[in-house]
Amino acid sequence: MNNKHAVQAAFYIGLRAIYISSGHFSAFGSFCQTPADNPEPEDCSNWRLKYAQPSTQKGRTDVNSVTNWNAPLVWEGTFDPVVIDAIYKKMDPRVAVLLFAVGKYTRFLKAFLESGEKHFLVDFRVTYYIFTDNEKDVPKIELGSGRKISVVTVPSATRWQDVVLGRMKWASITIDKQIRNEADYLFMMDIDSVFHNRFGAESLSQLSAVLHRGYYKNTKRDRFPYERRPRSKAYIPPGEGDYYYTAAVWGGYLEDMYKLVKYCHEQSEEDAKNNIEAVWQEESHLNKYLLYNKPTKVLSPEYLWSDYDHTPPDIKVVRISQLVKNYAEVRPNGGQ
Ligand SMILES: CC(=O)N[C@H]1[C@@H](OP(=O)(O)OP(=O)(O)OC[C@H]2O[C@@H](n3ccc(=O)[nH]c3=O)[C@H](O)[C@@H]2O)O[C@H](CO)[C@H](O)[C@@H]1O
Ligand SMILES: [Mn+2]
Repeated sequence: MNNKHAVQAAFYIGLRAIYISSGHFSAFGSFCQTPADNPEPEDCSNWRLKYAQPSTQKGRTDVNSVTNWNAPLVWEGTFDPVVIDAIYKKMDPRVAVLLFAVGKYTRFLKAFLESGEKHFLVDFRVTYYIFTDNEKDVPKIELGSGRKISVVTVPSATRWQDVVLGRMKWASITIDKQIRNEADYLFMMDIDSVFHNRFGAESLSQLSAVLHRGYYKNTKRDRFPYERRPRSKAYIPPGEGDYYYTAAVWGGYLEDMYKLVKYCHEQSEEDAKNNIEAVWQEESHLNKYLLYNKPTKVLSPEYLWSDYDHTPPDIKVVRISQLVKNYAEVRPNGGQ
């Protein structure tokens, strides 16, 4: 190694040390190390300068990046996007995204899918399962290679509550019938949203849940909008709770998601028998499950923000945002 190379190597190792000591991804030696990958040290530093995002190099101290059960809490600046995609890409997982577009909600499909193609698990194998009562309104979208749309017909509904809860029923049935043989990971997502930035492999785990943007910062657990009536299966007593999770984006291994989706369906059926509906429908059951079965990864509200709200300084990147919509106009029975 000549002097120039020695200086460059030292520079590179210094960069890595700063990066690692700032509490980020710590698989030292996992990339840019083997002679086969990068015979010359200067290739490594160039590689980092070319692909690393500024915020991943600076690190973050303003947010918690681990839960108190030691699961990652994912924020921009707490992972290296290139490294994490490369790790998951080796497994080349098949990812199913289950979307419901019943009644007037088919209007949201185009923007969701087009933006998903730009930002959602780009270069991974993704199938969008679109559950709809109106197949002819499913738009034709140009998809990347390895990506598909599969349409599933479901009945129309007269109450929006029946659509949101019905998602649990139709998802369970369709996983049994079809999806189990076609996917390794599964996401459930609301359709009334648009991707704005990368949503990559850092979101994948056995069970990943997203912090609801409304309650992640200053809300004490007793103020979370959990179901508080003991008659409901979704009941969570005061004094309990970690976070309040949104039901608009959640995902994980196919079988873990199947279990959870089925649980939400069965619990809501029990409630219906007892003439009660949980305050936030399947979201309430989801929160109950996740309190006693902790998610293996928690995603920050970057993974579902909302056009209704300004972004505070800790939200450096909005990955998906919920659209502003006229609830009364778009829902079959109106109202919030
Ligand atoms: C951001 C957030 O926390 N979202 C949750 C919140 O929803 P939202 O107020 O965002 O509910 P929403 O109107 O988006 O309904 C949820 C989803 O159900 C589907 N849909 C709904 C009605 C309909 O007529 N047709 C149709 O297809 C569609 O995919 C929609 O995105 O509360 C709901 C239950 O109350 C769900 O827990 C949502 O996940
Ligand atoms: Mn929604």
